[in-house]
Amino acid sequence: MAAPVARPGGALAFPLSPGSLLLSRSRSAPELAAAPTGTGRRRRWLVAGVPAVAGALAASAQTPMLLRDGGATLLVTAGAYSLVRAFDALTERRLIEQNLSRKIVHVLSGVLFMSSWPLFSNSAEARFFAAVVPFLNCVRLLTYGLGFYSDEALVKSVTREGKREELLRGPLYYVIVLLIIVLVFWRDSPIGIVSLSMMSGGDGFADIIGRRFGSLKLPFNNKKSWAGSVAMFISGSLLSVLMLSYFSWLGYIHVSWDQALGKLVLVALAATVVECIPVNDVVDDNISVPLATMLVAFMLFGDAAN
Ligand SMILES: Nc1ccn([C@@H]2O[C@H](COP(=O)(O)OP(=O)(O)OP(=O)(O)O)[C@@H](O)[C@H]2O)c(=O)n1
Ligand SMILES: C/C(=C\CO)CCC[C@H](C)CCC[C@H](C)CCCC(C)C
Repeated sequence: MAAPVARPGGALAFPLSPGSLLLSRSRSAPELAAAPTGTGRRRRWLVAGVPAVAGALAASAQTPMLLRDGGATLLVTAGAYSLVRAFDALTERRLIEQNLSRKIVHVLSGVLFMSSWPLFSNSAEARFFAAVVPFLNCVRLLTYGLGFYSDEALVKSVTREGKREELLRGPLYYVIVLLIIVLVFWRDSPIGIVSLSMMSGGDGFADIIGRRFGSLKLPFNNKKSWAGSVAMFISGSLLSVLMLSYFSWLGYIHVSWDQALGKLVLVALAATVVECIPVNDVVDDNISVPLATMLVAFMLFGDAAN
């Protein structure tokens, strides 16, 4: 059998040599019974034993990673649940108005979810563990949105008018986008990081600032304001820089800032324009903003932030 080889994240891979292929071929019972006694028994041990030992070794090398990914999944799932509960408690006590609560949950869900990615191991399966969190939230929104069960706290913290059907629009699109980004881009590509930053931070702050200071409306959309769009551009760009620095500092991506900054400004500009053009009734911001960001980021960055 070939020696085990260390893979990124500590997993052990056992390369197949021609010999190991021959050994792992399973033989039928009559074949084994017909084998000469001494050698037959030894070969039988080899046939059954070697792959079993190899499997056990590989499994034991992966156990800490499984524990780490499983633990991280539980922790982040609990975090997501607590975030919604905490903002429900704040709205309930009238410490914060419902719409502000919804937008803070919108901003924090994306930012905290991205920030939690380094908790997961370097194994190839880690992204699937991380994807469990938005997936569970997707199931949760569908369950309550379709009225199978009721969860007033969830409805109050993430909807605009307090109607359960609203869970099936903005919040559901939002968690589906998180799910797709984590599965497709994960923490190895600037595209996912920038798209999430624009959707969570940028779009969130456009509303928070626009509603409060947005008296001067845009000439082509009287529902949106200059203040909201400027806030989206600045907060989306700043959050993108912050998150790219975080992932590059942790060694997941490499960023050449001299070139990346100019491209980031263009990506943020494209996302801001898409957010403020009057297409809201046709396509939700939680779909149009990340899609536009992904497209422009892909054209400018390719698959690396340089
Ligand atoms: N560029 C922007 C974006 C938003 N707003 C303000 O934020 C409010 C909500 O904007 P938006 O989130 O786009 O509205 P909806 O799509 O209706 O709500 P949501 O996507 O949050 O469900 C707008 O009415 C406006 O007061 C703004 O002034 N300028
Ligand atoms: C209000 C929202 C969108 C409307 O524009 C956001 C809805 C958020 C979800 C209901 C909760 C999503 C949780 C994330 C999948 C994970 C967050 C983890 C973190 C550690 C808090």
